[in-house]
Parts: sequence; structure tokens; C-alpha cells
Amino acid sequence: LQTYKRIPKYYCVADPITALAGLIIPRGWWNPGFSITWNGKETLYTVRSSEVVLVVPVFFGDALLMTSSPEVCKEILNDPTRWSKPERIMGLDVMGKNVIASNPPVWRTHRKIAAPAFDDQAFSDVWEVITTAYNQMMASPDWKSTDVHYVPAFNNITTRIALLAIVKCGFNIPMEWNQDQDDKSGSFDEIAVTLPNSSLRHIAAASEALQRILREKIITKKKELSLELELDGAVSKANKNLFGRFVAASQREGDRGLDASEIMGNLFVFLLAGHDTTAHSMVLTLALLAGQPEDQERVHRHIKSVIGDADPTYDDYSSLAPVQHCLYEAIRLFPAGWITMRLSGMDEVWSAPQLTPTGEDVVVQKGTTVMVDFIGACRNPRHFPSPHDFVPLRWAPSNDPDAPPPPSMDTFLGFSSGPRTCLGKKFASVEAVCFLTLLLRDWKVGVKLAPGESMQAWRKRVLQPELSTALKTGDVPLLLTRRLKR
Ligand code: HEM
Repeated sequence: LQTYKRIPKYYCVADPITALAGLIIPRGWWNPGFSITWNGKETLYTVRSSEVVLVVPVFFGDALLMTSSPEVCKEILNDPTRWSKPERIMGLDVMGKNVIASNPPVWRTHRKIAAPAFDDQAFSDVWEVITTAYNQMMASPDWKSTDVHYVPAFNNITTRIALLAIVKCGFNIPMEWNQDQDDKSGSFDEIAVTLPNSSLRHIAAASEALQRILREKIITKKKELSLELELDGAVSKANKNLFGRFVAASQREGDRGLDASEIMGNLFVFLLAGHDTTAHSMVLTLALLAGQPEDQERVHRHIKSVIGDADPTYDDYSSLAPVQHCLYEAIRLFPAGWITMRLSGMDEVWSAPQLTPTGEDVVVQKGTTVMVDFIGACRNPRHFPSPHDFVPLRWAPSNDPDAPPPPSMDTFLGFSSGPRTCLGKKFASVEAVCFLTLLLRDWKVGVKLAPGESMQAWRKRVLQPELSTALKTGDVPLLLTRRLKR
């Protein structure tokens, strides 16, 4: 009641169930039942004619503000010192402090170590890993022997592809598409079983298996790096990835550097952040393209015009922009990182278009928790006309002088914004563009409708993501038909 009295009247008070009741339970993200459905999320703001919504808990917990205003979101995200991450989302530090679950100055140290690992060499490695995995997949009897292939859960395929990319390129640890999946002990396949199911109650289980695997690998890596430095005076190219960088930084700085738990903490969150997110974005892109054959044909023709029947190389990446547009449009509709929270370090006044129905500014008191709502911001109709439609072409510059310009990358918050913007943005884009290019070159992606079902009904039935630590799809069934080579 005290909180409620402080709230100016013009804020909308949201229905606590629609408005993410799970998050206001004091156990926060660790609430084992934490799982939020998609229902109503797209229209949360438009039905209230307000880009700020206040969530008032009915029984206990603090009120919190949610916003879909890209202008306000950017203002918040641009200043991680004034707007810190609240304790309640620090649960991701189960294995140790890390770049995601920390605030400045600790966050700055971790980010500085990790950022250089995302360079052109890493992206070119990602490209190669994905191409090899795709070709191994196509050579398997399942795929080779048929021209029409029904996959009941295509998300399992994209999940393995994404795991391969981060494990091989981020950690330089051997893993193959067609590795014997029966022998999982001590390998990343062991945790792959739990990781895709990354609701937080599964994370604890995954982290135990991962700790065991990583502890051994860190010891081996330390010995390897010491030997390299002794013999060559420098760390080899093979160790200039995330794993090598975190271990090398801890050795270099000695007691002042990262300890073993911080190395593990970072490797764990990179696996998590770099795995599920990209996997779901790739399968959602395919599902949306399956529902819009004209867009799929246009992209297929473009791919053929760039690479013909050959495998693409990393040099082709920038020529494959239409594929990237489909990915961005899928992320815009279903942002894998769907929300983040910040705590105001001082009193603030927000001033932006359509923040409130009356057009007034919003006063935010120090200590208020704000949910930066990436779903709301990515579907904000001021920036994205027809916000709920899949329109890959909106991202393409048009020759028509009357056409609206493509959305500015500055207001697209699918990968967040500011100094804490997603570190893996290009990694994810390169990985997804490579995989989608190969698949769309060779296969027409469609769906199997239930009797009497329309495409719209299929989309409504299948594309109902669950909002957990990341936005995730359920099983996405796809029907693939081989294209004839010309
Ligand atoms: C389509 C795929 C992806 C999407 C949509 C995505 C989205 C996001 C978003 C919205 C954030 C901000 C979260 C917050 O502020 O709480 C974020 C942060 C982050 N992402 Fe991604 N991400 C993706 C893939 C990746 C990949 C592949 C990696 C690593 C290989 C990665 C690593 C990170 C890291 C380390 C952060 C934290 C950055 C910091 O706080 O300084 N992400 N991502």
C-alpha cells in the first residue's frame, strides 16, 4: 500500500497476472515455478495507450515499472552506473561472478577480457564450423535418403548447431555434429541434455555437470598456456578464444586476477547466453519463413545469385543481407533476450513520446526497479509499422522514394543497446546467416497443417514461446522439401 500511494494516478496499473506476477515474488528469478506465458505480451502497452506500465503486486513485493519506449530503454541502457542490474537477477552467478551477473566496476573487468575474443578470426571460425556441421548433417542417412523430410522438432537441430558453434569457437573444445551421442560422460554433450531446457531450475542441474567438466579443463588449459608462454613467449592463435582469454587473464594478474570460480562463472554464462538465444532465433526465422513462401522464395533467389550451388564463405556474409533481415525480423518479433531489469540509482524524470496517455513526463524515484521490455520495444508501433507482422523487407533500403526508411539499428533493441549491448551479436548473426543460407539454398521449408487448419492458426498454435531466462519455443515441426539443383 505504501508503494501504491506513491504512484501518480496517470500510470496504468496492470493486471498482476498479465504483468509478470512471477517476477515480483521475492525469490525472483529463482522461483522454481517461474515461467511466463506469451499471452497478451504484444498488446500490453497498446491496449493501455501508454509506453509505461506499472506492475503492482497484489500481496507482497515492490512495484515495478515496465517500458516499451525505445527512447527510455536506451537512456537506461546507456548508463550502467546510474542504472545498475538489481540483485534479484544476479542469480546467474551460481558458478561465480561473470560479465552478465555483475555491475561496474567488476563487470568492466570481465567485459574487457571477453570482448577481444569476438574478432574476425572467431567469426570466420564460426562460419567454418557451421558449414562443416551442415554438410555432416546432410550426409547422414536421415537426410540423404529423402527429398521430403519431416522434422517434428527442428529446434533440436538448431540447438545442436548453436552448441557446436559456442563450444568449438568459444572454447576450442572438439565436438562434432555426428559425434556418438550415446557416450556423453565428461563431454559437452552431457550438459547439452540439460542446457536447452534453460529455465532456472534446470540451470542448477546443468551447472553441477558443467563445473565438473570445466574444472578439469581449466587445469589442463593453465598448463597448456604456461607451456606456450615458456616456449614461444606468446599465447597461440588456438587459445585466443573466450576460454583461453579468461584463463590467461587469471594467470597474468595472479591474485588480483579472476579466480577459478569467476572463470567458470563466465564460461557458464557464455554457454547459456550464446546457445539457447541463437538456437531459438534460427528456428523462429525458419518457422516464420515457412508461413510466408513469397519471402522465402525471394531470399532463396538471392542466395542462389550470390553463391549458386557452392558453399558460402565468410567473405559472402555481407552480400547475404536479405538472410540477415529475416533473422532480425524474427528477433524483433520474438527477442530471445526478452527483458532486462535495472534499478534507478537516483530520482529520474522520463520524457519521451506517448509515455503516458496524458502525455505527461514520468517521475521515477530512486530505488525503483524498471523492466526494460525488449518485446514491447521491438514491437513499438511508432518505430515498426505493422508491428506484429513478419516483414523482412522493412530492413532493406528501398529505391522507392515514398517508402519509409529501414528502421534505425539504434532503435532496434533485439540485442540490447549501450555499453552492455550483447557481446555475441555478430557471433550470433554470422552463425545464423551461415546456417540459414545453407538450408534455404537446398530446401523449401514448409509446415504440415492439421486437417482444416489455416496457416494463421498453425502460427498461433506453434509460435507461442515461453518466457523463461530466454524466450524459447516449444517443439517447432517443419516439413522440408529438397530443391532441384539447376
Ligand atoms: C540471437 C541471439 C542473441 C540475442 C537475441 C541476444 C540478446 C542479448 C540481450 C538482449 C542482451 C542484454 C541482456 C541484459 O542486459 O540483461 C544480451 C547480453 C549478452 N549477450 Fe547476447 N544475445 C544473443 C546471442 C549471444 C551470443 C551468441 C553470445 C556469446 C557467444 C552472447 C553473449 C552475451 C553477453 C556476454 C551479454 C552480456 C553483456 C554485458 O552485460 O556486458 N549473446 N544478449
